[in-house]
Amino acid sequence: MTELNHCPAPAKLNLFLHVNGRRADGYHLLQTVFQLIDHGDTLHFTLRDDTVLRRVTDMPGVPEQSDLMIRAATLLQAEVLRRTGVLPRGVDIAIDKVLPMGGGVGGGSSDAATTLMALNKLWNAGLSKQELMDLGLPLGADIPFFIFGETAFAEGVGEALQPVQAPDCWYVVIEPGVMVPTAAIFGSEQLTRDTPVVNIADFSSHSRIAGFGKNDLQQVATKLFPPVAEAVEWLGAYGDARMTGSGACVFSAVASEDDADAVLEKVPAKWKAWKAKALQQHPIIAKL
Ligand SMILES: C[C@](O)(CO)[C@H](O)COP(=O)(O)OP(=O)(O)OC[C@H]1O[C@@H](n2ccc(N)nc2=O)[C@H](O)[C@@H]1O
Ligand SMILES: Nc1ncnc2c1ncn2[C@@H]1O[C@H](COP(=O)(O)OP(=O)(O)OP(=O)(O)O)[C@@H](O)[C@H]1O
Repeated sequence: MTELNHCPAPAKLNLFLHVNGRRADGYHLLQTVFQLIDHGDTLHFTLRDDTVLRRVTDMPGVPEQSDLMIRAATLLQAEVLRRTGVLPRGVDIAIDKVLPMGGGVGGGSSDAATTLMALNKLWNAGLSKQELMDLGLPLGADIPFFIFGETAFAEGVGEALQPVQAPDCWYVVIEPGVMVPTAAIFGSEQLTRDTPVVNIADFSSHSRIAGFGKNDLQQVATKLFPPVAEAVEWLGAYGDARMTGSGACVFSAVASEDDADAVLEKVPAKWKAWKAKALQQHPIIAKL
């Protein structure tokens, strides 16, 4: 095998996100449900004759060497060298980028996770799922979840995961058109960090599609970025509208694709908006 094309890197939504505390290193202790959805980037990998790792698609604002796909590939290439004494062949990585950056839908993390899973296969590297998750964590708190590959309840900084059955529904997602820097939201003095720990069984037994818990980052993000507040208010007329991750995207659950289309028709033209179906499993699993 010399290439792996059309590898999906789906988005996630944080159905709720509670900040329960802060560790000594400044990272925050969270409880969240990561919902996989069927909307995302698509990556293509082609082995090279040398050992160079290259991104062959331009991505404005993200230099090649700081791209999470290249950083993930570099980590895995070094790990394979350490284990086998042989440096794996280089790779050209192309990407059809559709996910908004700084959108809270995990785009960069998902791209990195798909890169680790695809190259593990292409290089016959043989790392276990847990080993790939451990390798990815320093690059981004959401990367272990995407490698875990199932809609999940997460604790810790996002790395302690257990599968959870999420509602079988559709989502409408609005991009408010701003990039929210995650570190600024977590660093805010206004952030509350004392939400009591919940029992995930209470989420699982919650029969309605909307409304368990809250997103503790939302209050800070909406104050700093008024377009996020505006999107929450607009979408709130159609259901329980909430921000995902540290923002900026805002989502609401709907029962069917028709219901999603009905809301999308009314979204003001100034915002980009899309629909997505809830997924239980990462779509790359069927491919690898
Ligand atoms: C908030 C979430 O979107 C939930 O899905 C993610 O955990 C954020 O993941 P991410 O964008 O990949 O963020 P990272 O690159 O890991 O971290 C960016 C910054 O956010 C802060 N951060 C992140 C995750 C966490 N549990 N506690 C934090 O305090 C840290 O200041 C960190 O430097
Ligand atoms: N392949 C990539 N795709 C998107 N962003 C990347 C990539 N590589 C590096 N980045 C950097 O990571 C930053 C965060 O991007 P990302 O799309 O992951 O944000 P996000 O959706 O807010 O993530 P999260 O939900 O994990 O907070 C970008 O602003 C960009 O500078």
